[in-house]
Amino acid sequence: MIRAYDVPAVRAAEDAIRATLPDGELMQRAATGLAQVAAARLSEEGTDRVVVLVGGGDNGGDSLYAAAQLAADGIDVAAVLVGSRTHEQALAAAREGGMAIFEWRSGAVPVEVREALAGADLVIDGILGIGGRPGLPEHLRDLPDLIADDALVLAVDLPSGLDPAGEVRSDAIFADETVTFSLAKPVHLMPATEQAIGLLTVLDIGVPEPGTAALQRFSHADVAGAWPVPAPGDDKYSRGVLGVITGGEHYTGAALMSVTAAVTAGVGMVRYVGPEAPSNLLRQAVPEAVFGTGRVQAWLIGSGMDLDDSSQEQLSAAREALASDLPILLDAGGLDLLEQPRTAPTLLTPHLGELLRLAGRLGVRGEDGELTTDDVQRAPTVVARQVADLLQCTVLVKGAVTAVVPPTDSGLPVVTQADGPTWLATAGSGDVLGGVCGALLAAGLDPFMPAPSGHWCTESLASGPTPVARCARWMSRTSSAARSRICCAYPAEATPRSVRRREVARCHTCPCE
Ligand SMILES: NC(=O)C1=CN([C@@H]2O[C@H](COP(=O)(O)OP(=O)(O)OC[C@H]3O[C@@H](n4cnc5c(N)ncnc54)[C@H](OP(=O)(O)O)[C@@H]3O)[C@@H](O)[C@H]2O)[C@@H](O)CC1
Ligand SMILES: Nc1ncnc2c1ncn2[C@@H]1O[C@H](COP(=O)(O)OP(=O)(O)O)[C@@H](O)[C@H]1O
Repeated sequence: MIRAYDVPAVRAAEDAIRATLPDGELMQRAATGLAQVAAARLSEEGTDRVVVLVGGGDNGGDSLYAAAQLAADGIDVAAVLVGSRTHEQALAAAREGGMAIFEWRSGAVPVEVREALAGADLVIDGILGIGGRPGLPEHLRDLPDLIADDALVLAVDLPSGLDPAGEVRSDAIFADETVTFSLAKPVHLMPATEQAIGLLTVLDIGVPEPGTAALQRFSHADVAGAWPVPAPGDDKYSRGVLGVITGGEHYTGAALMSVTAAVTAGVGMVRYVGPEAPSNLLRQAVPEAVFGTGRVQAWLIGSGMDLDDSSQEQLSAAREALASDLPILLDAGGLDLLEQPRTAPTLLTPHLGELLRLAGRLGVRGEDGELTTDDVQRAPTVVARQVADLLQCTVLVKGAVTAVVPPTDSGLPVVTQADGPTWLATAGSGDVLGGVCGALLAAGLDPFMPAPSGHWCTESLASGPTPVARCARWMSRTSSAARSRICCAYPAEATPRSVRRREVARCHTCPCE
């Protein structure tokens, strides 16, 4: 399990350990680790011109001390002071190191800074850390364009401009690598910010983990450990029966994909409720499925369902399910059926468009009044949290980084997963996700577990331009040991450079290394 801690918890943990150490020791540890990573990257790339961007807080202090260490090792370093103030002792150390020091504290970029940035092989971003507010300081708005395309950007703690809480998307520097200290923070793993992180390197400077994590990410070992495995005494009913109300005369494929995924994910049995066309196809493709309502342990409702076009049988079965005390997963059209909180576990799986529709219907407001696409894209987890609170359910927001957001009063952390390649951006992969999560709900997994587990499996398995449904089928034939290795087996040669770096980032923190 990867855990991230919010800023107050990080500060409290740092304060507690700092009180036991000599003055400045923690910053020295951070700076030394940072300098070591920078030196390693320089030698890997065979380059040596470094520009260090130095902000006014401790993040700038870390960077300036690291710059002094690099200069002492004979590396060509220039420091650019961009904050309204500068860490005094670190500045003295930098001056002693004899490096070029430029000031760009406000206004237009000085010529010498522009030239230094254009010629840098490595840029260390030490402008803002966990004390930063979202967005770059006014005079640095154009800074990202001044950094050479082929320079390696190493962010200190977090890329400057990002929201440390990871809730809101903002103008920021995009890093190739982020070096953080002892504890991961939400910014490193949240949908609004993870894209700018690059490879995440966690340097241990001796700050112990606080008790409560704000965010978690499941590894393959967590998923393998939680996955329900049939025991000798099990039968199809004890393994869990999933009622599936998906697809329709028009979207027959959604029915096929959700049922196929549930069956191949290991559900005890599927009862499918739907009209003739998808039922006939299912009879051919999934002979083990049974048809019509009956006793089930959980329901999957809505993938490929258009409420205006749904059969009466589907609608009344869905309404009866909603009124029951059984766990339910609502996807796509099914999201429109939920009017009020249920007492039983309820998992919603909207993509961003569906989240906008759902939250708008519930009266969630945007930054300037009515909720817009921009609000949802800018702060997906903030919107999802409001929906989760209003409907007392868990909201899984789909995307390149998927977030599972529980209601606030549950006290549970947010879970985010980013286990799949971008090939998953294809019609039908959400239907497969619904089927896999539905199977886990029916198996009686803790209501919060199916979302990240199902997501992990669906995304990890669809590691190429293969039809996703086939991937789900493949999963059932793959032993759990082999499944565990899949997360590192992405087709790197088919993936763009920036994405490849992100794949490395995932494996970096993955226990299979
Ligand atoms: N604590 C520890 O023991 C350790 C901490 N460590 C390091 O310290 C970092 C945290 O340091 P920090 O608290 O000084 O915050 P940091 O982000 O450097 O500066 C924030 C300052 O910038 C300003 N400002 C903010 N947003 C702005 C904006 N958008 N645009 C313009 N200005 C903005 C704001 O000033 P204000 O405007 O509020 O006056 C604020 O004062 C942490 O990330 C890690 O790298 C390590 O050494 C290990 C030990
Ligand atoms: N760029 C992306 N990178 C990785 N995964 C993605 C990306 N875009 C979408 N996905 C994943 O693909 C699935 C798409 O679901 P959805 O949009 O509901 O598709 P559909 O409704 O066609 O089944 C989700 O699991 C989502 O997390």
